[in-house]
Amino acid sequence: MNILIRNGRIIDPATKTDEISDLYIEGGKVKKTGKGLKPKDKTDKVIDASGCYVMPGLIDLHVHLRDPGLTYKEDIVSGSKAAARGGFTTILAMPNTKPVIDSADRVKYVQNKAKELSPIHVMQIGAITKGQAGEELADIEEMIEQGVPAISEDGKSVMNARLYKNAMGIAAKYDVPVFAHCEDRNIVGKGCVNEDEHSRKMGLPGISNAVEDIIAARDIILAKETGAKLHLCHCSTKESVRMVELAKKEGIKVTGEVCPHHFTLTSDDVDPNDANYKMNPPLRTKEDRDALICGLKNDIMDVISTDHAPHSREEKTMPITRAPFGIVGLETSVALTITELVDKGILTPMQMAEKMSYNPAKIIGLDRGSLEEGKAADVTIIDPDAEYVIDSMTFLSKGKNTPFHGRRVKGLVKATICNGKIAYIQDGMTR
Ligand SMILES: NC(=O)N[C@@H](CC(=O)O)C(=O)O
Ligand SMILES: [Zn+2]
Ligand SMILES: [Zn+2]
Repeated sequence: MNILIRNGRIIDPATKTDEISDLYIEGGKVKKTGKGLKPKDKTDKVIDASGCYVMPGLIDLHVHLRDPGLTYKEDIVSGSKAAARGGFTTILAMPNTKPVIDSADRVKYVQNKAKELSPIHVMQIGAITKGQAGEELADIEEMIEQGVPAISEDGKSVMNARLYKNAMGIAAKYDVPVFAHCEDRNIVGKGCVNEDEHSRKMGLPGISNAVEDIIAARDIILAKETGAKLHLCHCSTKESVRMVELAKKEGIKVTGEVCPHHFTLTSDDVDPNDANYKMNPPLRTKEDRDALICGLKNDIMDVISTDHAPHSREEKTMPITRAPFGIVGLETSVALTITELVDKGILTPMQMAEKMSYNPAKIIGLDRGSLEEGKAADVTIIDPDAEYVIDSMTFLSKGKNTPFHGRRVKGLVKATICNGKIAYIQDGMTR
């Protein structure tokens, strides 16, 4: 099946294209872009993309699919369908599953299941230590051979710097990036929200910026010593942004990631009776949020990822002190990015495509994130002007844990095309 996308605003960071044009997909590849293209065959699907962005398929570097072992929260099928609805054609799954993905066989399990059942590309990240216990290294080389795009201990930091440095050495040797969750276990305590005047007033244990900043600094120093590519996950503090800026100036191979909840909300918004405001790292102060936004605008921060972290209703209706950290993000990320950043003139649509597709592809050395002729046809069509209210009950994800339920937003994914096949489409979009 071939697809003609008509009259869309084609935004392609690879060629610096931003113009109204048509795009023809044939044999799973971008065959041609240009004005006035005609369908070649009666069986061609035609999508009218008038008023829509046509971007390279979005890539989410940070997703929790909970498969294997925690499939009451999410699984590869529900998670990949939610991702397709959110505009993503490639997602990277974190290894903090049950058991932890710390061997080639476990990587293979996800790869095979995804290949069979997912409408989009799913890439599995390998853990850094066995069982994420922080005591001995996982079979990193074997997992790299099996095709992991990155290694990560996400959910925690490898507190033993010697072990971590060894892992970085291996990562550097194979040119595979290390995705860092920065959290000093020794000072985080029982913290569940940002440490500030609100946490004190609410009597809730706080998480200070130092919890993140200390490990971010350590990791940057180790990246410098080992030559490893370091990607800082879910940056939430102003100091993290500053450190990424300084490290880049020094020529250290570091990239920074920001999640929509951290550029949308602050600790002012936290409802202490709703654990959907609890995630790791926590919602920080306005000063921190403004620094993240500024970092995205100035291209210090390279990536917008979701840190999609589904949990069950039972888990998230527990008191905020006991509920698990994390919120879902796959089906709200495009809308929050457009509403909070593009619509307010902070990011251009081109920067949005860079941070949600082109840069993520570059970081993992993936030949995607571009709409150039001849490339694999991973394409996302977004109506930036569609206004609606987020309803978590419509999510395809098993996780409904979001603080954005009921929020009015702009920006709706109309279609997601992966390898030239429709992975998701809104009703009434084709003829
Ligand atoms: N972000 C979260 O709050 N939770 C994540 C773990 C993580 O990303 O650190 C999870 O796995 O639930
Ligand atoms: Zn994390
Ligand atoms: Zn995570």
